[in-house]
Amino acid sequence: MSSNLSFVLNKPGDVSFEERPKPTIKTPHDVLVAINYTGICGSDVHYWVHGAIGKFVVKDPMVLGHESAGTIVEIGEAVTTLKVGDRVALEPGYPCRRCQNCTAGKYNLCPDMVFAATPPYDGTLAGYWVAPADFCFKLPDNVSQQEGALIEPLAVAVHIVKQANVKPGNSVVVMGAGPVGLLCAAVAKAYGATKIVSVDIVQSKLDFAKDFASTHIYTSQRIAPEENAKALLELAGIPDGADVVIDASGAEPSIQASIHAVKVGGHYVQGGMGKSDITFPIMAMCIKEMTVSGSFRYGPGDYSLAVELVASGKVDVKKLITGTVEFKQAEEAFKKVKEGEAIKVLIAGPNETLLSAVPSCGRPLPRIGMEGSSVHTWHDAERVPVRPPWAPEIPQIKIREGLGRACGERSVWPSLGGASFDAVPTAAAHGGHVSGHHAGAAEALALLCGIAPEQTQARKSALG
Ligand SMILES: NC(=O)c1ccc[n+]([C@@H]2O[C@H](COP(=O)([O-])OP(=O)(O)OC[C@H]3O[C@@H](n4cnc5c(N)ncnc54)[C@H](O)[C@@H]3O)[C@@H](O)[C@H]2O)c1
Ligand SMILES: OC[C@H](O)C(O)[C@@H](O)CO
Repeated sequence: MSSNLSFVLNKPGDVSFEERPKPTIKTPHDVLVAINYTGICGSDVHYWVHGAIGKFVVKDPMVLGHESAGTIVEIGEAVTTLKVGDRVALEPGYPCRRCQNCTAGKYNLCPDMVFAATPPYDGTLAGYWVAPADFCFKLPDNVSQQEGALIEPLAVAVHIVKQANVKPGNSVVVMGAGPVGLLCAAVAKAYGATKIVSVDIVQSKLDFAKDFASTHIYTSQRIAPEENAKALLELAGIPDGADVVIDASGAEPSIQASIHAVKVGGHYVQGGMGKSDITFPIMAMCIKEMTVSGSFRYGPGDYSLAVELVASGKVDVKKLITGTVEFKQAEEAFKKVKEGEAIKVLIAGPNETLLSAVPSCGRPLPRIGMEGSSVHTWHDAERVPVRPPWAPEIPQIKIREGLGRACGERSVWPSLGGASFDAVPTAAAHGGHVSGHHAGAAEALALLCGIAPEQTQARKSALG
């Protein structure tokens, strides 16, 4: 039986798990999605700790979460673009589509926006979610559901970088190396920026940024903002200023340094959200005739571009995933994020079972089968066309050249397990089966379990 267990914020610091009624499709254009993975965003943590962000106050119990990917389990009768079994990233805010902002192509600024986990609206940390089909973005075969959950913050970064009008060869300074800042750096790189400077006050975040997308890192000092700006520009070899500066910290000193770091005629984008009112260096802004833009969530084309950036390998969002926890560990995961111990933590489920839980899940283990370049989950004797919601997912694995004769270099998606293909022998050890459904498939699977080519045949039969 599938569950609509939901992670509910009752009041600041007080959360509970609640079995809520399974939602139903409301219009012929809606789809019902089984939630597979949800990332924890700073705003979820903020609601959990403070119960409010600006004018949005949690007055009634609210389901948290808005960074989700899932599997379509039902479609409305007018839906033609998606089918049951499609894996999708969920855009979590639904505008009215009729107001001036919506019709002007700025639906993210719709005053009647219904946004997940922004009070009074429930979020996606539940078993199921109903969404308009055009706000569900199909994940290509080489993009996992875990990566799918990162499409939301990536879309935030895409929107910010579009606002900044980044061009090939530009220098870009990004203040803040949290998930949004890191993703802004990666998107700026994809847009052709050649110098990308990440700035933060936490050295470990900067070390990560340097390995991720940034060409330079600068640790902000407790000195005047002009001095920080000068030092970071000198470090990056752009003493006249950066073409683009993005704030993804929301911190007042960082915003002030940002304005001093923009070159004459350059562009500044405010992505970070902190105090509503701060002291802002208007003189520097005037005399450099810079363009200053705000950026809020994401709009037309941002989600599709985010999916494309991941699918094409231009932004490797997997690197940001610190770990994945079971649904029942959601509160512990929130604590980890609050304490700054993680970049991005994903919550599985609640209809998702991680590898560690497989032996005790009480259900028969699925078989894994491969056809063509895709992998399907089989359950008992019946082929299930999609991974059932309770079967966990494995990240993408490339079959090395020559391993899977029929599969060649193509990517495959194993459908059982947790973090790696270790799931295959684990499944076998617990009575699961692995079988190839065309030449090369079983060999490829066996070899991916770490079995030498000459032992493949024997091991293949041992696996069933
Ligand atoms: N505009 C939008 O639509 C939108 C959407 C999502 C998030 N946000 C905002 O973007 C910001 C970043 O989000 P996140 O999830 O990465 O948050 P985060 O808290 O993980 O990252 C913020 C980073 O800024 C750093 N920082 C703090 N003070 C600094 C300073 N003085 N100089 C340089 N760096 C400093 C922190 O150490 C941290 O690494 C937040 O303010 C968030 O509210 C905006
Ligand atoms: O990424 C989107 C942001 O986190 C949301 O706008 C948040 O502020 C919701 O309340």
